[in-house]
Amino acid sequence: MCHAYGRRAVLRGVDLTVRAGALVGVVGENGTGKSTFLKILSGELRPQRGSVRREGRFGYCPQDAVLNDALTVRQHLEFFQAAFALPDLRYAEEIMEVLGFSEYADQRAGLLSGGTRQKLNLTLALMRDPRLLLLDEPYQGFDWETYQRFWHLAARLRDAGRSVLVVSHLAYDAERLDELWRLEDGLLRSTREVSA
Ligand SMILES: Nc1ncnc2c1ncn2[C@@H]1O[C@H](COP(=O)(O)OP(=O)(O)OP(=O)(O)O)[C@@H](O)[C@H]1O
Repeated sequence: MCHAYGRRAVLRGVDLTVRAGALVGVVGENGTGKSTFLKILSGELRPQRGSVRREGRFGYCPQDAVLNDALTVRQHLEFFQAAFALPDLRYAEEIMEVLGFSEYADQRAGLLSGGTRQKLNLTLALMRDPRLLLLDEPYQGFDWETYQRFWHLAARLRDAGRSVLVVSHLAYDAERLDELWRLEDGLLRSTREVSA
């Protein structure tokens, strides 16, 4: 796919297939087009050229949290429960437990720390157990323990056959990933592939 903002070409021929049960990373410096790529994959933005084919449900965790500061954590979950027509919040509560912020259930989003806001943002993307997860800088603001819990959760989802695509400007611990791509000059380059 290709995309430009005005005369600025950001994506110049990006092609990626995310297979089931794969944990895939895309790194790139600030402004290289990572968020643009995810917006296109999620359908928020239409590419100027090319197309996206998705199979099954997907969850998208944008870089900026889509939270309403006046609502509590629980009210966010209930809002998304209704939107996704989920029978209960058991899975959401399990994710909150894993990410370690259950005690904030009755706190208003506007009073949460940046890292806790991000945990809620991530929980909202995950709570309907999507087949493909698109995560834009998902661990920004996380402390070290939460960062590790995040990767543990991502690995668990991968092992359950979900696909996880993580975008970041940070070079990851590459061994956590099945594939690592670098977005550079509008193109994706494979840095390595550890499993077929
Ligand atoms: N709506 C827009 N209109 C015009 N230019 C845009 C728009 N959105 C992004 N850009 C530009 O496109 C380029 C890629 O932006 P994008 O946000 O996709 O990069 P990124 O790799 O996610 O950056 P970061 O790591 O800083 O989040 C940047 O130069 C940015 O200024």
